Amino acid sequence: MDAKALWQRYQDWLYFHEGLGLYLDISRMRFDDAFVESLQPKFDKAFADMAKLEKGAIANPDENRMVGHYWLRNPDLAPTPELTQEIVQTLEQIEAFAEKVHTGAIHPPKSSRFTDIISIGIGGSALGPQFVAEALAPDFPPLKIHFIDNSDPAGIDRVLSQLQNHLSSTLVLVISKSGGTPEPRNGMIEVKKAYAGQNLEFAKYAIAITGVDSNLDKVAKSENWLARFSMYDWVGGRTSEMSAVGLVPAALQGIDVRAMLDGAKEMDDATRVANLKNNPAALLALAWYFSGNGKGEKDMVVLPYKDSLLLFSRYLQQLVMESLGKEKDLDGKTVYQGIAVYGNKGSTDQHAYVQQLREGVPNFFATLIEVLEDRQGKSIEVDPGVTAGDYLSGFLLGTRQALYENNRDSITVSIPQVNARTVGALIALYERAVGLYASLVNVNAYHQPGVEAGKKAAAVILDLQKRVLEVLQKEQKALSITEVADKAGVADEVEAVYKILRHLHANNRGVVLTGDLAKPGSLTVSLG
Ligand SMILES: O=P(O)(O)OC[C@H]1O[C@](O)(CO)[C@@H](O)[C@@H]1O
Repeated sequence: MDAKALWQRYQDWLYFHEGLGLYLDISRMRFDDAFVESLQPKFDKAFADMAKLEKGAIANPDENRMVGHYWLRNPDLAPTPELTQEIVQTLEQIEAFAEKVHTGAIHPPKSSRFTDIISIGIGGSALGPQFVAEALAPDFPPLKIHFIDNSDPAGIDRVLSQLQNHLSSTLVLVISKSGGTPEPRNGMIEVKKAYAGQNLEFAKYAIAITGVDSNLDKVAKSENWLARFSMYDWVGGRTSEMSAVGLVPAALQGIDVRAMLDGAKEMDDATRVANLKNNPAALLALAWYFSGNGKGEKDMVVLPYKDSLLLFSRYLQQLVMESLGKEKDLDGKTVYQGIAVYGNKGSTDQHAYVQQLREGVPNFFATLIEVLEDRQGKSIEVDPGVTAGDYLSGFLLGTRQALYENNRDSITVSIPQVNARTVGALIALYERAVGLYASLVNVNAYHQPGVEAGKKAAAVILDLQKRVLEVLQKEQKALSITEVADKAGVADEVEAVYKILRHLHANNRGVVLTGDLAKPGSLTVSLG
């Protein structure tokens, strides 16, 4: 396509949201009009599905749940007045709580102010809060947030050691919708122990954000924790940033949560429009479908050219991959759906993997996120008439063009600044695009059966560990790995038994492996 035709295509497909100042450009995705027409019936269905979902239909049939994250930013849309009231009240409670913490009306037992937060959670109970903190927290927030988002002992130690002199003024948020996920549970137990180690009464520092009557909720209630905020069963983990999960940590950090909700609401209004060309989420879904042939054949590489949006790709990874990555479609047919997402930030990645994007295997489409405002305040010139921000902008435009010239497609999303409204809008834009795309490819975007399988498999390994240790205790002599597996009644699991023993050995857990470590089959194991 020549330059003139491309300029025309750019203008034909450019979406602009006036209120948000947000642009979406899908002109560098090479679909044609016939393709768009062919998808129209699928889009008609997707718009109708979405309208039903917003009205409270059971859109997650497996879990028999409504899907209501849209109501969080427009409570009047909730299907009952009780739900509307609950959403409004929770937001007011969150703001009132944050205000009391900021003024010191709520303070730790031994000092006048809380200074820090440890946020314990994983998946949707961490990724949104982490993305938003990185994007929006002020440079000197009223409370500085630290995350424990794994069951990694060294990671937990790192956070606790950084905070060891401030633990007495550190709030602990334990965030888990189910209230039974092992990683946050482990993190909570370790953090609780650290508080006890400094003679601090954990309950006076702890806040639970969880489903009503979950295990975590029961513990928080019985121990009389400082506060409890409820998660609704109609909000999925990966779409929970605008529920208490995201709003409590954001409000505590001094982030304008109302503006974030407003931005999301405004985007929700725009993406409710049942007209492909006037709906930015539908345009995104169209572009994804085109690129991957409706089968996720191409990966989504997300490149925000702004440091503060670094974690957007990680956030999107869960939102997109956990929602769309499904073996079966809604009719039970095996489809192996999904879109792989990765990314980091520009221009940094131009000195890492963009070489492959430009010249290597063409198995992706790029999403470039542009922020029009370079910084607040004036920039100095790094060359005559040129600022660092001009360079960043040049790198984005150059990469877009270089990719296109080599038949690599890209989408560009442009926002005027990174602020609470635009971040809320970006989250809402992608939530809706995922919902619409799921409908196009006929998968349930709101369950995660694959993750459950992984959780169960991990529980089996821990059970195996118990049985292996029982064998060693009973036998009280050196055994080969095969003998341990046989005696534990798990001959088929000999490799897992070996790996469990190797881990226990490496951590001085009373298990000694003797022999040639390069030949696991020759090792003997005993209790040391
Ligand atoms: O908030 P919870 O219940 O601890 O779950 C954490 C995450 O685990 C998952 O269920 C599976 O990864 C996610 O959907 C969820 O965000």
